[in-house]
Amino acid sequence: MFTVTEKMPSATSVLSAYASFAGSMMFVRSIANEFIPEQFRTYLSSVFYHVLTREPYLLTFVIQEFDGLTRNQVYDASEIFLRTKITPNINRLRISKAPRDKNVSVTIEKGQEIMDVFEEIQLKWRYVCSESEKPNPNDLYQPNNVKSEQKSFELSFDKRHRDKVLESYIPYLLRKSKQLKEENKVLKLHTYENGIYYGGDGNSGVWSSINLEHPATFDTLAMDPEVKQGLMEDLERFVKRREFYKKVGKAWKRGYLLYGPPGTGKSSLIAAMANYLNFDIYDLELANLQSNSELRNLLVATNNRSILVIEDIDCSADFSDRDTDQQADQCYNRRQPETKMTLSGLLNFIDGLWSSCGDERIIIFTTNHKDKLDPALLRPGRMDMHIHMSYCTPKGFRLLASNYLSIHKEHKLFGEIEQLIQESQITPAEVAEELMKREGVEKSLGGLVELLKRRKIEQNEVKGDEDDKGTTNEEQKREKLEIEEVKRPRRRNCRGRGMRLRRW
Ligand SMILES: Nc1ncnc2c1ncn2[C@@H]1O[C@H](COP(=O)(O)OP(=O)(O)OP(=O)(O)O)[C@@H](O)[C@H]1O
Ligand SMILES: [Mg+2]
Repeated sequence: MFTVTEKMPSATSVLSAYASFAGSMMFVRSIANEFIPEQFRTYLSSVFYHVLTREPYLLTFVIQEFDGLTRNQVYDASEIFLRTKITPNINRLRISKAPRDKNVSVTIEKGQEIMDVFEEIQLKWRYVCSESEKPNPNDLYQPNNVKSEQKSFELSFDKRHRDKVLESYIPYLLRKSKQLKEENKVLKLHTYENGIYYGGDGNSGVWSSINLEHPATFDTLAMDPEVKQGLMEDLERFVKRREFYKKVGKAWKRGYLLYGPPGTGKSSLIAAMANYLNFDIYDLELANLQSNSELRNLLVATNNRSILVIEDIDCSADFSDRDTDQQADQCYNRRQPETKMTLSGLLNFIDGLWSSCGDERIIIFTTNHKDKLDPALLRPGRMDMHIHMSYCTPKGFRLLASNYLSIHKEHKLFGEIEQLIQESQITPAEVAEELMKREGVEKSLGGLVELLKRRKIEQNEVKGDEDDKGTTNEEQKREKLEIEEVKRPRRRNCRGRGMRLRRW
């Protein structure tokens, strides 16, 4: 007989067994490192890891709609991105269209899955919607007793690709969705109406917006071809220069001053620039503002990739003749006693912190009288390009004739019209109006010839009067001619919001 007694191994024997196992493992590992390629090693280790831990190979990223109280940008980007990955094998889709959207948007329904491949990595997306007992703190309109929905995307893939998915696929998805968003963007015209406030403290003015559906493009604009080409190149250079602005330590903004008589296409050019760049417009009427702080609140509430427009800068606020801020205050206060907005306030925001808070800002001032502007507004860095919008030229007329009457080559009246256009000053707006007045090419061009002849006589008469009076001041003469010719009242301080919107 013999008995078997089970003995616990001593601590020393366990340690020595472990040491010999660890030694053998190190030996195996060094052999493996030498003879097995790295990719295959990673694969083997993941298999062993899976066998040992019984965990699936898959790693899942959960991308929730909200990150605390703010929206999760990766969620929004994923939603846009996945619209392009919908295949016919998906059975349930959601379709929707907001009033301002261009197209109907199609997205996957809850529980549906989408497959994607990125650099040979297989990725599976799943849209998950779960009901929560707790009300959603982000949904301010939801009554407390209603269950809320928590939406998220789940992105699953082989664990080995974790770094690649994080460092390459997600950034690619963010870039791609930004690009898709740009392509489908509906341009907005943001305006500000005095007295509309949200927040109740009287200090948090916000913009109201409508769709900007202005059809003006660089192709439809009659302006000096070289200036047009130069401006388009300038805009293209500007939007490509993110790194450059960063390198030289300048805020990524550009200022343009458009000047010229009424009806020469300044507002149309702004719309053409917005359409060209796909930028929203913020139309700021300085006369509606009460103070610098109101101006600051408005500017802070503007988005990147936008154009801030201040039209008729010479008459929006009477600080053109100011030497000091104090004078500007006095000048402005004469008209509106409560107003405390100053030119330096405006310039500070444009030069200072506001413009460096955002990216790709364009600021446009327009005026009918460049000579009346404060030189501070014109110095380089504020208004980088000064663009003169002038009276109609023969080339401008050809473009308008092509746009309005579809005459792309020659017409027997072109010679006479071009001669008259050179001899008299007529705005593109007037030519355009004349070409629209009548039915048919002959009548329209005939009407234009008559108008140009009348204009020439009127202008000669005005000139004769001036010569008789012995006026020597060339500037005064030019001003008078402009007023007589255009026969449009100056808009100094006379515009309401309705008028402004109609102009767009
Ligand atoms: N250069 C142009 N090319 C094509 N159309 C033009 C041009 N200038 C004016 N027009 C036509 O005349 C209309 C009025 O022009 P626009 O409002 O752009 O002029 P403006 O220079 O802004 O005038 P204002 O100084 O009075 O604001 C435009 O809607 C457009 O149809
Ligand atoms: Mg205008």
